[in-house]
Amino acid sequence: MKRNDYISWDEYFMGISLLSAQRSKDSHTQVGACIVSQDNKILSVGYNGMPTGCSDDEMPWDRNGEFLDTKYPFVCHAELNAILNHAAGSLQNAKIYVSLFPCNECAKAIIQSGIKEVVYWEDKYADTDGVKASKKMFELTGVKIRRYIPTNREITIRL
Ligand SMILES: O=c1[nH]c(=O)n([C@H]2C[C@H](O)[C@@H](COP(=O)(O)O)O2)cc1CO
Ligand SMILES: [Zn+2]
Repeated sequence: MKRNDYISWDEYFMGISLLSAQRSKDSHTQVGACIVSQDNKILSVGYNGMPTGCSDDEMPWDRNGEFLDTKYPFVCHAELNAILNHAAGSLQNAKIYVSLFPCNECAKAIIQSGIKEVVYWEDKYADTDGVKASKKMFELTGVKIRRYIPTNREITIRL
């Protein structure tokens, strides 16, 4: 008999996005992204982190202070990492599952790479101009945005 308590596609891909976020060294905000083809094949994953070669131990992780003493000019966002990690092939018509609504810089990369749907978990920076700009660009370009509706399913993975 067919098992029927299997996880849905949305739970699967958002779960992978949340698991990827656990790799982040950012103590304030961990972000994960999972890019999926139209027919539900995983194309790429990413999380927010310092550029390759910039040591996590030497780069700043602060949120406040002189700009160059904070993480902001350096950290590579989860969505951009996922897009850039997809070394070969096209992301045309793909979907991206993200744990945080994309900023305007990531929105541009999402649009330019051909991704057509954004499924997000959290939108904690909805009031910022960056996120407002993202929403404007997504609307103008017809990129669908959809909030993931939590199912409250709990999955324990003992590692
Ligand atoms: O879309 C995003 N994707 C993403 O990876 N990030 C990362 C950059 C930073 O490491 C962190 C945001 O830091 P904070 O919440 O402390 O300002 O999340 C932030 C956003 C939205 O701002
Ligand atoms: Zn971003």
